[in-house]
Amino acid sequence: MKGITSSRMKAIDENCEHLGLKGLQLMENAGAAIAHEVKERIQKGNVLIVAGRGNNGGDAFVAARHLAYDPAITVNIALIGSASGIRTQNSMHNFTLLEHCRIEGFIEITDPQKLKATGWLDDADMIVDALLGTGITGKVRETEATVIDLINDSKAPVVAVDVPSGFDPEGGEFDRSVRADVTLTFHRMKKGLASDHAKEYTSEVKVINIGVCEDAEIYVGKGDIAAFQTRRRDSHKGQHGRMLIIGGGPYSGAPALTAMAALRTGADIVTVAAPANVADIIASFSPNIIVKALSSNILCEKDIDTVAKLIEGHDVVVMGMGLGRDERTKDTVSKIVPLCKKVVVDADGLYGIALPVPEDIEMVITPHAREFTALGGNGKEDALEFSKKNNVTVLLKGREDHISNGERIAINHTGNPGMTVGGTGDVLAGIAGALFAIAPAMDAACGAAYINGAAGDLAFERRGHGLLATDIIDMITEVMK
Ligand SMILES: NC(=O)C1=CN([C@@H]2O[C@H](COP(=O)(O)OP(=O)(O)OC[C@H]3O[C@@H](n4cnc5c(N)ncnc54)[C@H](O)[C@@H]3O)[C@@H](O)[C@H]2O)[C@H](O)CC1
Ligand SMILES: [K+]
Repeated sequence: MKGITSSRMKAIDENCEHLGLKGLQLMENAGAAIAHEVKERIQKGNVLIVAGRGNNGGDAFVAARHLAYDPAITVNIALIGSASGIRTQNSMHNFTLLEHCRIEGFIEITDPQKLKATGWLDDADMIVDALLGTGITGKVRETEATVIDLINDSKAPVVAVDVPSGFDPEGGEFDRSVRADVTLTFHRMKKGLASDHAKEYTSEVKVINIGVCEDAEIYVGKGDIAAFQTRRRDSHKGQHGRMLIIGGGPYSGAPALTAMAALRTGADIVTVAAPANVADIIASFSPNIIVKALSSNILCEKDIDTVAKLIEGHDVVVMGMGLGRDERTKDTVSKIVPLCKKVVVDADGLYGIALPVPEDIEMVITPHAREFTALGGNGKEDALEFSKKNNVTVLLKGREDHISNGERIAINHTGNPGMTVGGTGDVLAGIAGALFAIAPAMDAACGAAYINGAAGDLAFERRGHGLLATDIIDMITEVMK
């Protein structure tokens, strides 16, 4: 079973919040499931809860409340650091409730030896490991590291909350982890827990339904762009994406719209490679765009070496807008695709690609219904199958956009009829390229559909059916705030 990433889980959580399903409700279900598992394994005895200061700990505070109510169970709680350092509202809420419960003992672990001195690790009939879950970043810091060793040295069976503490939920390198007897992971299998080296730490993994509503997963929401909204302070030039746009020829406006949309979405560098006859026109639209003139008045074979060199210096290629459908151009597009690592293909470019896409290329295509049919697609219901068969992420534009990478389908319902005006597809492709430079194809396609539509909705509020593609570009930063 393929697992999901922590950022995907975070997006689902945020989408739940926007739908009115509170994190506290999900935490209550998570904690109740932990308590149920403990009671299944030991009908009576001492339970030691080892909690961190994030929501992983919060889940365990809920479990403590449920378990403490059972006269056959004695609950001791060891919190890393101090209660005042509890990081999240939901966790603090559930911690505070413990004052009204029959909790046998509580210590704040500033020094791990204090935990050892309590004797709780030796007397425990069950340990609940709630130090770290999907919020872990980097190497396990001290205190947590020693506490993980103490848990592993104990004889007591261990229930891991969501992820064994210290284990990388993404499946990457980690320096130490709790060895659990069972791992209760919430809502969906996590990517890292599905890897074969996980078994040694997770033992049996149970995927626990915590009541997430389906729309939080199917519909693209604000949660799906959260990852794009925060920028690290220590960012440096180019870190947020270098994009090469290959467009223009019969048309000049389209690649310029794509370029401006990409810059507004946060791309650091945007270069447009355009046929000589429109290069200066495109450059005249904005000093923010770097323009490289190609050889003729349409994209053709002679341009391939120049384009190949440009591709080297960029993270993502966005190709198609304004190219026209001359046979020589279509042939050149098909020869450029194999030179790309990450490529978004839109509009006229779609008539030059060969499917399926080679395994070593990550491609996003952004067809509307007619273009999708021309590619062999069979309506929005076919998006999942089509993506899987052709190794491509499809953003199928429509009244509702259907997005799929062959593993899942997402539906975006931002946007409005005012967006049928020319150029909105060029804007969408620019947003998709900017996100694709820094995120996986599916996250980029979903985020782009949402941002483009939401920016279009803001533009509609101001301009009604008179909205222009440039109005949408002007609203992108508003949506991403
Ligand atoms: N829908 C769901 O899946 C739900 C999941 N829940 C639980 O929430 C956690 C994720 O919570 P979060 O607050 O994001 O992070 P954590 O509690 O996992 O960890 C943050 C905590 O740990 C400290 N920390 C981070 N990295 C390190 C490190 N390398 N060394 C030491 N300490 C570290 C950080 O400072 C914080 O204090 C998820 O796993 C689920 O258990 C929800 O409760 C229910 C819905
Ligand atoms: K844990």
